Amino acid sequence: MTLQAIKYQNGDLEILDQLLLPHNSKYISIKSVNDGWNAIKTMQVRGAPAIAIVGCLSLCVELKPQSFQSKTALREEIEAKLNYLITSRPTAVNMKLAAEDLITLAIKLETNNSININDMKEKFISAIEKMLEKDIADNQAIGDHGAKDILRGFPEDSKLRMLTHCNTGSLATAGYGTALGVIRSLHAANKLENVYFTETRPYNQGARLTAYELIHDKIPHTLVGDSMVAALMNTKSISAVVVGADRVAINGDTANKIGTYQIAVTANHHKVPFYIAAPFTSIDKKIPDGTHIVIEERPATEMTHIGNLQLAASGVNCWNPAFDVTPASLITGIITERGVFRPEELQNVVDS
Ligand SMILES: CSC[C@@H](O)[C@@H](O)C(=O)COP(=O)(O)O
Repeated sequence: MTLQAIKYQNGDLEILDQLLLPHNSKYISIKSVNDGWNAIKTMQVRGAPAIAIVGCLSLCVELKPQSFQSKTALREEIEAKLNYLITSRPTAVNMKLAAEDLITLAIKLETNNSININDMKEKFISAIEKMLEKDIADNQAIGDHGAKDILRGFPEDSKLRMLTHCNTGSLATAGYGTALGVIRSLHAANKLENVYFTETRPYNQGARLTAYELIHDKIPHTLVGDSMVAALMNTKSISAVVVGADRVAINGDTANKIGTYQIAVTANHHKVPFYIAAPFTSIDKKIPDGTHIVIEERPATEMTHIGNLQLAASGVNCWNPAFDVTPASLITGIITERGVFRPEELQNVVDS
């Protein structure tokens, strides 16, 4: 069984506090939209799909016990709270797209005269509750499509040596994971020799979170420093790289955890296939290319400190962008729940 980072049942929401991992596995209660917003902002929950799911579920938690005077009052509350949740972190698009879809749904329910206020609330809440199951099913499909596509480039009896970055597993999604889902599928098919994964400085999602998941699932693995990727590719014959995404532009340019771009450049130099694994909820069809993606900058203390321990000299100036954009030209394929596409195929797929 994979880890369950988000527990939700009938209006009760708990998340595994990712700030305390890997040393302390503690669930915290999310009792309101404010709690949801804070958990996302402080990265108690992180990873593009998990941000959207926890944000939207925090709205369910808040709406459940409330009664509203009118359908319009309910729709206004929904709209205000979703627009607030979007402000928590700017780069991942999943929360924004979920908010847009849910606001459209709320307007439809409000204007449908055959639906009363209680039905409106129930139908709205149930649409959010379905996100959990859908995300797990999408991730399993991503894992299977990705494993198949990557294996196609190798002789049948091959076992692969994969590289991944950041954390894209059960802790970043409703379960199973995107890029880590592909690794899980390769492992389940007995086609994985080893997965190398980066520490992912400065926040160490690799060393803290991916390590925690790989150990939990007994998947063969090796941790490397971010600065070791070129040497790794030069000496260890890496079969392919697979990473996640926070936002994919319609031309295939992809924002993901800082450091992804330099791994893609290095993979290109060593002729190692470089894949993005992401659900359709990470594709922003409104932006033509990656120059339109806002890159979040995080506090300097995330670079100068690890927890309470200061590493850098006091008073040092820092630049701490949380993400970078990998150009489509460096991407071999985008693995989605509907199949694997070349970046230039994305526009047609989204339109179809
Ligand atoms: C399935 S998670 C995909 C991405 O969100 C992931 O690769 C990533 O960049 C996470 O960044 P984070 O800052 O930890 O939220």
